[in-house]
Amino acid sequence: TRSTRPQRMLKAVQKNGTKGNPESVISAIDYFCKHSEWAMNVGDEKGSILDSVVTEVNPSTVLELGTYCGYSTVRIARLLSPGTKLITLEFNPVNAAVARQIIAYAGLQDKVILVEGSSGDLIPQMKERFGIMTFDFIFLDHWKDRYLPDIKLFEECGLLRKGSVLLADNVICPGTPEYLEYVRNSPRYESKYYPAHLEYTKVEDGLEKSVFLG
Ligand SMILES: CNc1ncnc2c1ncn2[C@@H]1O[C@H](/C=C/CNC(=O)c2cc(-c3ccc(F)cc3)cc(O)c2O)[C@@H](O)[C@H]1O
Ligand SMILES: [Mg+2]
Repeated sequence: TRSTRPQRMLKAVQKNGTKGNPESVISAIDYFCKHSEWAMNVGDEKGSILDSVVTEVNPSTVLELGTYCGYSTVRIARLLSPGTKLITLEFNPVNAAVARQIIAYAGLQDKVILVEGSSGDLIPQMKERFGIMTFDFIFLDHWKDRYLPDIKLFEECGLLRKGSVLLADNVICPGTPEYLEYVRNSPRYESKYYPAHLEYTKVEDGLEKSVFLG
């Protein structure tokens, strides 16, 4: 059967990237998306904002929802302190297989735990399966209508602590209206919008950073 876009992206990384060099993997994916095929990676503009928030938080426990090809996984993992690992959730096995190879090509496999499955099923298992008490940093980039149910799941499972930072992609395009309304009106969060553009386009989009107040 015909290859998928993530599989074609992986080929571009193996062709144009340098093994063990995360920056070259990021550049190879951005080049592929700008010159070959658009793909829904967070991209370079929003990726730089992601980088700055991760650097500011310097998290010890990290969760990503929606690995896709592993682009943001590589962006985050390359910035983590030695010994810190990020958990990333992906329920499409074909995408997960591509992401594992892209993460490994970047040389970051020891800093990443990619779990195949749905966030709805896996979030309640975080404590027992991975010994997580709370998350310092969470990046939301999966199905947009799942941001709100999943943040409520984090609260119910006691996975947030005073100061936990949630960063959400695509709050304008495709948009996450119910999630935005929740984090901007809830007294339990301090929210801030970072304006940018939809990856590799001039369309308006941005990231929402929400700090849990306990
Ligand atoms: C629901 N729980 C889940 N648990 C685990 N993995 C999940 C998941 N939901 C989705 N996934 C996976 O995450 C990925 C999905 C991401 C969804 N992202 C988008 O839809 C998206 C879409 C756009 C987009 C914007 C404009 C446009 F015209 C077309 C697309 C831009 C983005 O930056 C996006 O993030 C897939 O790999 C999917 O298998
Ligand atoms: Mg996105």
